[in-house]
Amino acid sequence: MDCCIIFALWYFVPLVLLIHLLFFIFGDADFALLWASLVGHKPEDKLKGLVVWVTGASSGIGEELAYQLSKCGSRLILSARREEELKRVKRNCLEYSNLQDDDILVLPLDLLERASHEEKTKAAIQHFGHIDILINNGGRSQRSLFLETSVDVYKALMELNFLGTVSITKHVLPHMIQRATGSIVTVSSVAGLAGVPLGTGYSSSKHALQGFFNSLRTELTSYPKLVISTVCPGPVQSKIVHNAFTEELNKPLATAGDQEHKMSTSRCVRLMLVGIANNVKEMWIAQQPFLLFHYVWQYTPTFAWFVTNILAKKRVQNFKAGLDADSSYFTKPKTS
Ligand SMILES: NC(=O)c1ccc[n+]([C@@H]2O[C@H](COP(=O)([O-])OP(=O)(O)OC[C@H]3O[C@@H](n4cnc5c(N)ncnc54)[C@H](O)[C@@H]3O)[C@@H](O)[C@H]2O)c1
Repeated sequence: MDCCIIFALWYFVPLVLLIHLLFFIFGDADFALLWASLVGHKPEDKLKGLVVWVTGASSGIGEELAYQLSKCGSRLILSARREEELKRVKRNCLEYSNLQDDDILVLPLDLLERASHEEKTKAAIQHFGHIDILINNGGRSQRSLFLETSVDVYKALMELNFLGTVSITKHVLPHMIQRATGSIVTVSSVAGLAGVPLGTGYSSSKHALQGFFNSLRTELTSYPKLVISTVCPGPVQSKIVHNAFTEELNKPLATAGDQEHKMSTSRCVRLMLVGIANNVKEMWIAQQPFLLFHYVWQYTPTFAWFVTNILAKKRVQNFKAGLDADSSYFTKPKTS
């Protein structure tokens, strides 16, 4: 017996610590999500045949969600503002999966037009009979310093990222409550966990989403099969920087910069689907140093300011040099 305890102490405990350390240093997701990706349910097994509504499905993460979900055999409702883009995504889904035309509903929707959300929800339910998973993905980012930014931009960010999402959720949730089952997954951001320079309004809207969904989850404890999840990605390849708000409402960003250094969209979405298949409540998905930084932020917020200042200074420097703000944090910015 004593031998077993000594064996456990000498070999098992250090091994567990080593695994944690490796996850910590090399992982691109939080412990729960990485663990689920190693030993949990496979999205292909859990999501097959489910009806999934994806907002913001015309580009970036939403578009990739459509492709990977269709390969898993999920039936899809694709929403964003541009119908033609959604039709293109649908064609690609049909080409690369076994889904039939009727398995994918193109449902154009503007998150800002809240008066239309009830009718859109009814249309989705009418087509498939029910909705299993809502993925609140549509949204826009921001690249501008607070002192230079109009308050209208803050209003627009809250209207789109926060109220647009709350509104769709408000219409879908009663349907899921009636069935006592379903998942509402919301794409927040690491900017919803910690502060981020050049994104005071964006970060506020994502913090608002975190607060909203963490609170909503506590109101739904009598529905154990109703899952509320938030996803917090770090920088991921997409059109997010091209589409970001700047100092003024309709002013486009001068240069979006190279996005190559960011996490691939496919890796981010794969991890999201693993999280959804395993009911992970909060998913952190980011390359280093972002992931480590957010652990530090959660465990020792005061110490985190030391790291925050280094990253923040670099982000503003990159922005002022005309680069994408998230260009390398460890080299000098080059403008030429
Ligand atoms: N890419 C990243 O680095 C990153 C990091 C963290 C979080 N996110 C979040 O991921 C989500 C998807 O962003 P992305 O990176 O794929 O960017 P993206 O710009 O490529 O896609 C955004 C999607 O939202 C849609 N959208 C924008 N305004 C809309 C409106 N008024 N009504 C309906 N749809 C609208 C766009 O049409 C598009 O389909 C966003 O919520 C974003 O905040 C992205």
